[in-house]
Amino acid sequence: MENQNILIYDTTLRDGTQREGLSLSVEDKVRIADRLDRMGVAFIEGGWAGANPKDGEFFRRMQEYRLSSAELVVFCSTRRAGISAKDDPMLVPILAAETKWITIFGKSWDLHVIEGLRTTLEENLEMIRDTIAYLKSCDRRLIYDAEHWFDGYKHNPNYAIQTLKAAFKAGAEWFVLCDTNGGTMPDEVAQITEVVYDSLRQWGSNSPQIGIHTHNDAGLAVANAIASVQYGATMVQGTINGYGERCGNANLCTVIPNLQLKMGYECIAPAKLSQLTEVSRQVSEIVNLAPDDHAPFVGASAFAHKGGIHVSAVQRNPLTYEHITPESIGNHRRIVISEQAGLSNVISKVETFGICLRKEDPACRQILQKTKELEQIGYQFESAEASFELLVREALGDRPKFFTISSFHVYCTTDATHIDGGVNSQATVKVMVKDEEHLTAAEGNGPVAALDVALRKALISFYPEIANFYLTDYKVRILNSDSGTQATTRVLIEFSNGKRRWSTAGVSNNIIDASCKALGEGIEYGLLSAVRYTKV
Ligand SMILES: CC(=O)SCCNC(=O)CCNC(=O)[C@H](O)C(C)(C)COP(=O)(O)OP(=O)(O)OC[C@H]1O[C@@H](n2cnc3c(N)ncnc32)[C@H](O)[C@@H]1OP(=O)(O)O
Ligand SMILES: CC(=O)C(=O)O
Repeated sequence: MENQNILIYDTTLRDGTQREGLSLSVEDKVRIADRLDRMGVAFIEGGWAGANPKDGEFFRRMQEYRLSSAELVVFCSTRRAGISAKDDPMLVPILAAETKWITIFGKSWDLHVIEGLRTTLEENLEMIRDTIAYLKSCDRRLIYDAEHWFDGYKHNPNYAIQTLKAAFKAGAEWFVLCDTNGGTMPDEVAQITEVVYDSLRQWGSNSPQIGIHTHNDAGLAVANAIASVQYGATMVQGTINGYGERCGNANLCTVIPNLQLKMGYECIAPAKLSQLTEVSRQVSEIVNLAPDDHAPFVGASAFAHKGGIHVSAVQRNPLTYEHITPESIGNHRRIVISEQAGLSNVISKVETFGICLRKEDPACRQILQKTKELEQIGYQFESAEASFELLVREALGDRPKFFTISSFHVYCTTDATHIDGGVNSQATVKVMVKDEEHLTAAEGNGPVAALDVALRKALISFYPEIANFYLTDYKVRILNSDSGTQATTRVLIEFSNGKRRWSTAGVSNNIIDASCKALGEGIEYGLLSAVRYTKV
């Protein structure tokens, strides 16, 4: 297959922010633009200057902040009906953004012209022509986004083609076919892209510059972007993690590796492709949305092997259950431990703890059996890897006894003078540390908080490092809800020491007992890793 460059046009900062629940500060936008530039996308659409103060401010900030290789683009509609482009105040901030490139979207679908714009078909053609010609006369380069291109073409192909021709004649350089409503099928995208390619050739373009902008309302945004590329598009518009209006835009974290690794196109420099997973996660961090663990290519589970049969085969040859090497896009293989595991899972997983086991070792089978027994009563080790490591070390006789919780009591009291509306908790904990028994008591605004404080109080003088461990997540799952308040409960707790995170699980038919088990193991695991890292 011949190598061909596909230009990536990122619209995370514009269409991405049209996703419900996603909002970026100017600082966030600058950080994302900088990261995308370093990964090597060709265009970064920064927003619609003038539509809101933030986008105007972003373009002002970017005038002092030169990108290394990406072209920053400002986005806007065609001028309003009945006013010339040079007199339309909407275009003033667009020019003030001082970008070399401007993307103008115009109407391709007659229905939108008549019902949306409430103007005539001829005036819409004039709006496209006039806007592009005016901005070009101001020394700008133009990308034309043909909004509702595919729907427009299907309803009235003759008129849709006239809108594109108006943009072509006025001097636009790129013609971006938008599946704005996201309902077009890949075969239609392919066939209509081919029609556009032929039309542009007929109008005198030697190498038509077609872009594709797809939405995911039918779950086909990526497939449609790829279909268009196969029939002539050389620019793909999309967003990191597929953020965008309604169901989102074409996910560039899926489009790029498919085009580059499967189809032989070059979208970003091959040496930078391994930044993709990091970019996906950094952007999700900046936009403050949990990353999708099951996202193709870049998700944390994209190369996680759980079934024993899979793990056994992947150990022999990763090609058996992996479509690409995870490292090529900066991801990595993970082995998940659960009741679906076989001995191969155990061997692979304990390797990550620095432990070498063979299938023949009796401890290996013992660990597998114990895992399955505990999962049967409600544990789930795939989300509690620290508890699994403690189980492994127990089986190998290598689990240091930092402390033992001998007993605890938790009380909930109502106290009208208390700041949180009167409900307060107190806990007492009896702990054995270095052959001595210690009894401590503490208060908290909930029973788990009180227990946590009491436990730390008992341990802090022996292990001062626990002051750096803190809870980052606490999840409760009722496992047999038909048993009502007698139900078995699984508690998962995530801890952090600011450098790394670890998770533990506790299961019991008493939620406080389950929490105490998970808390105790979390502190124990933190101490174990502190010892290990100090040794290193
Ligand atoms: C497919 C897309 O994603 S396009 C991008 C969509 N993104 C956004 O809308 C986010 C930014 N938008 C905004 O901040 C505001 O909508 C603004 C500032 C652009 C306009 O705000 P308002 O002037 O209050 O208009 P409002 O949002 O109510 O209506 C849209 C107007 O744009 C007009 N319009 C829509 N598309 C076009 C077009 N391609 N060319 C010219 N005018 C258009 C509509 O006819 C309507 O005009 P009217 O107010 O004269 O009836
Ligand atoms: C331009 C654009 O965002 C769309 O048509 O979806």
